Amino acid sequence: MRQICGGRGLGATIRRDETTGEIYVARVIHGGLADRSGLLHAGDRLVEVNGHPVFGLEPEQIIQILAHSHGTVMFKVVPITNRPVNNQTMLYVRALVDYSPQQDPAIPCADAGMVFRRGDLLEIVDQTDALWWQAKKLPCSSACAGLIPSSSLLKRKQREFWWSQPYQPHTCIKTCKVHSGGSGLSCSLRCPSSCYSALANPYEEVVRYQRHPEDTHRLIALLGPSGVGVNELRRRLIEINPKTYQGATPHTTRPLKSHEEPGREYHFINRDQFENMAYNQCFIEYGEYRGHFYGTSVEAVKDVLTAGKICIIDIEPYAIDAVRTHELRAYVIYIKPPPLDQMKRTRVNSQLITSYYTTRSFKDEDFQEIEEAGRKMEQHYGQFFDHVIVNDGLQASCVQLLTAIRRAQDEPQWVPVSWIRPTVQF
Ligand SMILES: Nc1ncnc2c1ncn2[C@@H]1O[C@H](COP(=O)(O)OP(=O)(O)OP(=O)(O)O)[C@@H](O)[C@H]1O
Repeated sequence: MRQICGGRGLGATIRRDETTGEIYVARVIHGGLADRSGLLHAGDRLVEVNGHPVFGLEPEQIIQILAHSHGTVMFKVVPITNRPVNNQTMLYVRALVDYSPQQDPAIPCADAGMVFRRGDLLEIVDQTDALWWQAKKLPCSSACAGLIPSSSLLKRKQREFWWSQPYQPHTCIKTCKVHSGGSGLSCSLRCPSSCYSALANPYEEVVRYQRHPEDTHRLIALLGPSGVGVNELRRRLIEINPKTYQGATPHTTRPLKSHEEPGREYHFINRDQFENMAYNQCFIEYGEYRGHFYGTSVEAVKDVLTAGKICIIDIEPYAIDAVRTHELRAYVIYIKPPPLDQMKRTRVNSQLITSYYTTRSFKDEDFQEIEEAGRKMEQHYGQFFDHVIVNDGLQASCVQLLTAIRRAQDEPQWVPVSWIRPTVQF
């Protein structure tokens, strides 16, 4: 079967049955001209267009007839007898991949297709066709829907693409930072499962969620390229209002120092206990530094939340999966570097903390590294950012952060449906 379309103009696609030569309306685009007229329906058999019999014509010939029509276009159709009832419930999804109909030779009609980018919110208005859905982008800017590949079709495309790529041994050495009172430690970590998550699900089903005032606060997870100012912003926020904001106390296997108190700077545990916790997936992220383990546990975050405070942590991107859960419902804020020249201007008097606990002025290479790391982070994880703050001036960034956190707690947000109905399969 071949399909053609009247594109955005007509708002319908037609197909030719290759065995009989009959022409049928394949689909009517929601909100398009044909849909609004209420006169054409998917499955109707097309007999004439502007007096031209269409039986046996090539689809392209019908397009030509339409293209040369001016003013009113007359269709003679035999209506479908049993029109399917659209009793599908509304479906909202977050796109986890990019899609461009112009680059997809398989789409029945590129003009009727809809471009989307990772992170876009889509309202699926029609899933009658198992392969091609109709969707609108949120917030709805257009009354007319566009064609997008269904979840199963996109998965198939991803699998085909993946197999067509040359084999590359995949090692993911990530660095993480475990912060306590402003100190940063680097360590290497295991490979994140999220590497392949986009391959598994191109769309994430979402629902509108409004935190009930009596519910615990949402966890705020900050992330950004090393050196952009994630820790500085987190520290300042807690300093401004320690009664409202608090970090999660990390666990460590290193010995207690004389000025420290168990449970204040760290929860001090032995290696066996740490390994046991790691084995039981108690940590959001963890790693090793100079022979000792450090990690932030889910329980440490929950302790802050159940005490009625807003827990604010900084995470490495690989830990996004561990905080975007039914249990923690994290609001993920990406701290983005400003353009290079602006970054240089604002950091003239700032000190970079190196992995050896020394400080030094920023160099040109540091700014380039931050920019590059930020670009990669957005490219790989941008679809999971609930909010983005460009850390230009520190004061302005702090204000933006406070506003974003207030919104996360008080205003409705789109969240994964699994947070609300944990057993739902999509
Ligand atoms: N907007 C800004 N303007 C000027 N200086 C800033 C700004 N944001 C952060 N800084 C400074 O940049 C330095 C690095 O910031 P910070 O330690 O918070 O980075 P980070 O993102 O947490 O990196 P890392 O993860 O490597 O610790 C600090 O000295 C901080 O005061």
